[in-house]
Amino acid sequence: MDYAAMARAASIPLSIRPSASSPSSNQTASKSSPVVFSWRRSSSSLTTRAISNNTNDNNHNLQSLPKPLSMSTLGAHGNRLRVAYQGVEGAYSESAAMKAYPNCEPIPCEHFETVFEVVEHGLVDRAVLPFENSLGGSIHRNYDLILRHKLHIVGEVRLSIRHCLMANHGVKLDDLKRVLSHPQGLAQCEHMLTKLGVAREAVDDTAGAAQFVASHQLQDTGAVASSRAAEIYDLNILARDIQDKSDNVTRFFMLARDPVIPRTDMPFKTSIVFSLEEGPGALYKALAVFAFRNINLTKIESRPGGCMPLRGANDNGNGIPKYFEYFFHLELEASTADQNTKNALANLEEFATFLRILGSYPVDLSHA
Ligand SMILES: O=C(O)C(=O)C[C@]1(C(=O)O)C=C[C@@H](O)C=C1
Repeated sequence: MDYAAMARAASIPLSIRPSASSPSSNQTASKSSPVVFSWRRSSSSLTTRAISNNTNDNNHNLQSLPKPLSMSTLGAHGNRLRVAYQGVEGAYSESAAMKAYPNCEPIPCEHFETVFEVVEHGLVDRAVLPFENSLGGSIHRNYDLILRHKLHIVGEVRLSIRHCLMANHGVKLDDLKRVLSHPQGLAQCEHMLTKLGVAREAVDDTAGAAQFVASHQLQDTGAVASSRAAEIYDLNILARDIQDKSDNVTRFFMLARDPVIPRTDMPFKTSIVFSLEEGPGALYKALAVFAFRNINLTKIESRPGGCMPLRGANDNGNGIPKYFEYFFHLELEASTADQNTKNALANLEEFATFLRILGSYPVDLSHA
């Protein structure tokens, strides 16, 4: 039974709820020990319950080794590649999934975390998740989640985001008292929404906002979403291209259980995350390992580590707890197949308190 297809046919986003017999969210499904998912319909969404099926397989060790991904759009099962995204049909993330894997079967999921989990558990093949927008900035939640999961970045895809303001048929611009959208959608249309003087309400995704307005036949509430969402949920578009700048691009990462084999014959990027001992010039020294080797950095993002379990010590030597330790996310215009990059990373590893390579992947050279 294809459970993901069932969920899609029922137009219900996936959600994973922990149950007594489910493995921890960190457990990765090995190919020789498949994870079988059973489905229960909860009040509003399907629920997965993972049951580990310990069939003995002689190839256990070989099969559980990371396998390089091909660029094929066929999954391991020979069917269309199943690609998880957050939101409901008509979300920009669904379009990004289709752009990244043109013949894939997009699988809607309720939350960002669910997207990570369904790939980790082997229920779907890939994930496509937003990480930054040219107007709204970084999607911090996903920078934090990627560190808590074992997936690899295997590609990037940039998507042009053109927002529409929509409402039920017969509702006019002047009737609107409230507008619903994803927080990024609201942030990207700040000017227009301020001019309208409407209350803004954040929901899980732009298409979900459109679906809600339509299904409740709201007469004083609009949604900021894509023209495709207006079409799907039969809403009337009151204004097009309402984002603050016409050039509005969101960058998504494609994630998988196994990494791609890095290459040097095409443009590659590498995403890493590290943390450092505190001290004058610590970050300067870390960035210098790349500068001295002429490696261009395309992005830096720092995220608080909370109670980082790094070498046990969580105080600064005088008994005062350290609440602000940081993870630095860096993107390098380089491939890990390149000796120069390997040297830089080896150099950083000498003094970083933590270092993880999130992925080395081909640069998206297409038009957004
Ligand atoms: O809500 C959606 O439609 C999404 O796909 C999410 C998301 C985001 O998280 O940034 C994706 C692209 C746009 O920037 C707005 C929202």
